[in-house]
Amino acid sequence: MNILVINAGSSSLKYQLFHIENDTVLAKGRVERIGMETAILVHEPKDKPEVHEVSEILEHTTAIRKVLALLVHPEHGVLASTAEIHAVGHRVVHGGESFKSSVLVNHEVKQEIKRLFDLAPLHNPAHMLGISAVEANMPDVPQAVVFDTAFHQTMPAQAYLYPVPMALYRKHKVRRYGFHGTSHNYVSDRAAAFLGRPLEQLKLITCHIGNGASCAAIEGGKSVDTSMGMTPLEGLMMGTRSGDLDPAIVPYAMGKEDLTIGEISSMLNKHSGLQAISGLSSDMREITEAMEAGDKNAKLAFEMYEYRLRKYIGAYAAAMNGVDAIVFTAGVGENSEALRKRVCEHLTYLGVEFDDAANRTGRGLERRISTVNSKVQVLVIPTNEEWVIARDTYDLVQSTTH
Ligand SMILES: Nc1ncnc2c1ncn2[C@@H]1O[C@H](COP(=O)(O)OP(=O)(O)O)[C@@H](O)[C@H]1O
Ligand SMILES: CC(=O)OP(=O)(O)O
Ligand SMILES: [Mg+2]
Repeated sequence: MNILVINAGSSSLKYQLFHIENDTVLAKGRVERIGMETAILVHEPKDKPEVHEVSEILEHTTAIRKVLALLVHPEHGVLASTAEIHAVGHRVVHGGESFKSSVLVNHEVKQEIKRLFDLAPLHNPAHMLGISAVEANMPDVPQAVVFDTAFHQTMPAQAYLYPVPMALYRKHKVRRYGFHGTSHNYVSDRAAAFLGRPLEQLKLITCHIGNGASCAAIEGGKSVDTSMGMTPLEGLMMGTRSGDLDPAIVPYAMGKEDLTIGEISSMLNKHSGLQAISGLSSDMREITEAMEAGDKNAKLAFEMYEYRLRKYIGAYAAAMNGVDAIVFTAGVGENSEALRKRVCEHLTYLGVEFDDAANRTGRGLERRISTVNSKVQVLVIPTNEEWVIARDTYDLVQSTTH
């Protein structure tokens, strides 16, 4: 079975086409700057040269149409026709309390994703565009949705409730949901396999540090706490998101700077984090390079980012009364030697024995960056959200046809 996995963002669309039985990726790619005259499409078919295209792509339906055309292209394609795409799986960031696992798309599911627009304004509207674009181009193909929030639905009330009037929860579902669940779930499974220990017996802290970033406390394979909250804004400092701050700053800044709700929300989501402190970039690669070249603001941004991450690791060790392993994943977690080194050098109190040489080798592989005898093991596990989405989609489609 061939399954197309789509992660639709507001101005981007990433895709991977899996052949499930052979466990292979037939093609993958991304469309960036959707909505502009100079949208960029990068298509990487298996065993064939990459395709780069710059053209006008004004909305997601066109982006999907272009992707489908490339997948069946005589020269760059990997399929004879789109009829060979048997199902499509989508990443959906917010599933609220309604979705505890992945589901096939139907009218009710789409209505519920739309009801959640308010809670994930950067993400859910884009996912709906992706789902509608597939419907428009391939009306008969089954679609599944895999939620970032689903894995965290095991959190106990002490972790998911905020200490505010309960009416906000009862009436408006104000609570912690948590995100990146597909990734936290996947890397915790892989960590148990790597350590050769049953997941049920492990206390893990997984750090998904990408453009968006979150930590999770995972006990016996279940999420018991996570740093993102009602929306993907809470918790760690991120590329452009502030993460935790005193909530009183919001009305204070709105008053002083005469900001609307939309403007303050945009400030905290799109103009904060690494970008705001460095005044340079939201990209950890650029921050690290500038810091090494002596840029003081980049150094401060890096130090704040690391300090806030380290505090969450301490909090989750306390939350679980111990930790067996800490896992780094996603763009920054998998690639930033400097960040991992600085975090681990401040975890000696937990019994972490950092292996500096191991930290500098094995990029792209699952690996240990603590010593083998370290009381708390530290691992780097490349995440693979797309693979999990493809598997879930496969299982759902199989269950309806058998
Ligand atoms: N070699 C590297 N060193 C440091 N950071 C890196 C490196 N490669 C990628 N990154 C960081 O990874 C981030 C993207 O992570 P990713 O998980 O792909 O994010 P997302 O899926 O949220 O778009 C980039 O913003 C960049 O800062
Ligand atoms: C939920 C979230 O923050 O996702 P991303 O990291 O893809 O922005
Ligand atoms: Mg990501």
